[in-house]
Amino acid sequence: MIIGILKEIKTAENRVGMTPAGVETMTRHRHQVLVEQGAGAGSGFTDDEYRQAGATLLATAAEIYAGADMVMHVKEPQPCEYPLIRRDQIIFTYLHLAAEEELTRALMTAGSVNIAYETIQKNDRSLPLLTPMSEVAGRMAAQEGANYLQMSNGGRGILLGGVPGVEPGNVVVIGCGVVGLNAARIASGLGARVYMLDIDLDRLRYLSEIMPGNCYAVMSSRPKLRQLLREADLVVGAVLIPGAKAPKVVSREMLQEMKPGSVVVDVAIDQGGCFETSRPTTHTQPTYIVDGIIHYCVANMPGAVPLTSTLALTNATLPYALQIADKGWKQACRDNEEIRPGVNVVGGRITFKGVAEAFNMEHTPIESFLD
Ligand SMILES: NC(=O)C1=CN([C@@H]2O[C@H](COP(=O)(O)OP(=O)(O)OC[C@H]3O[C@@H](n4cnc5c(N)ncnc54)[C@H](O)[C@@H]3O)[C@@H](O)[C@H]2O)C=CC1
Ligand SMILES: CC(=O)C(=O)O
Ligand SMILES: [Mg+2]
Repeated sequence: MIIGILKEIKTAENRVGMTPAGVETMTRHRHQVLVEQGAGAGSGFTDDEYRQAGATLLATAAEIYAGADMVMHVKEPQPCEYPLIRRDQIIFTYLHLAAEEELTRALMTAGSVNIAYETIQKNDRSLPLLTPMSEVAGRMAAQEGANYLQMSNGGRGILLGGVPGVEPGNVVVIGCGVVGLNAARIASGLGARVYMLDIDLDRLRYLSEIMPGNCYAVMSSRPKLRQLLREADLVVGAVLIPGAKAPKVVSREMLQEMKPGSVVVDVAIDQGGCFETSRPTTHTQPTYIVDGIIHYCVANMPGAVPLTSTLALTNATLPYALQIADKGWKQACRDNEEIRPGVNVVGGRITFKGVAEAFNMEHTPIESFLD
């Protein structure tokens, strides 16, 4: 198969979809890899390293799209790329389609085979290609929150850990899967009092066993959330229903009861966000204020730490990319049921139910393409 690796063009996105080590593995499997010039620069990889690994370097994204059977990105294709996508071409990347109707329609029109990293799912319901970036974003959420709580950055002037004689700040984490656990780990390490809310009792049991004494695992309900938000300094939004639009768990009315100068970090923004007042922001303008509350809603948080994130991401994506390249996407789906839910849109049809439901469009089960 011919695999294309593009330079990311989303604002301040410095990750890359494959490392030179990944290229070497692909070429050992007799695949050809096309890499856009400069694609690895933000992650510390030179064009020469890609060449030495066996890649062919090309000057433009248009040449990559024209030549590749499977295009690998990190973030979703941007509008300038839509016309370049070819019928039956495999697009393998984060897509987050339930939050992106325009992109969904563009991929339907293109007739491509669109496999989303974030909906590949194991039998235990974990999301192996989302997990590493959720680990990064969760840790960053606590860091960014602590930063914006400083008065010089617009916050209320709270040191999350407090000091001897002065109590710590309150952090509320809503949704305690991978992002939530990692945010709680860093915030509690700083010394904050951390409330971890989830609706999965087994998860809460697990968290209360493994987390330190300054973390409290609490069943999420509207009244409980409302009560905790009134006392919160930092709130991290991290709920997920895989592949679907995020539920709005914090209404504007609830936000208005929070203390002015508090910070919300809505990590779930890539699936539409879980605060009524959230809208996507970028690393160049990461925050805005609503009702006195600082909102940080960057949809590609790990893009800010590419030297860590690219390695963590490609450790996870390469084995799946290899299966798709070795077998073709249909056989890879037949042989590995983890890949099947990754397929979101094929031949103009929506094959992931959560995406079809988000836009009230028809759902076609992926199995009908695999007979
Ligand atoms: N902005 C960014 O740069 C990044 C965003 N993300 C996003 O962060 C979000 C969370 O991802 P993960 O932690 O990996 O997901 P996960 O599946 O590990 O955890 C989600 C948790 O939310 C809980 N949940 C679901 N509905 C809930 C509700 N109504 N109230 C309370 N809890 C609820 C689930 O029980 C689960 O424990 C996703 O939208 C993901 O795409 C992930 C990485 C980077
Ligand atoms: C998961 C995701 O959207 C990201 O890493 O940018
Ligand atoms: Mg997006």
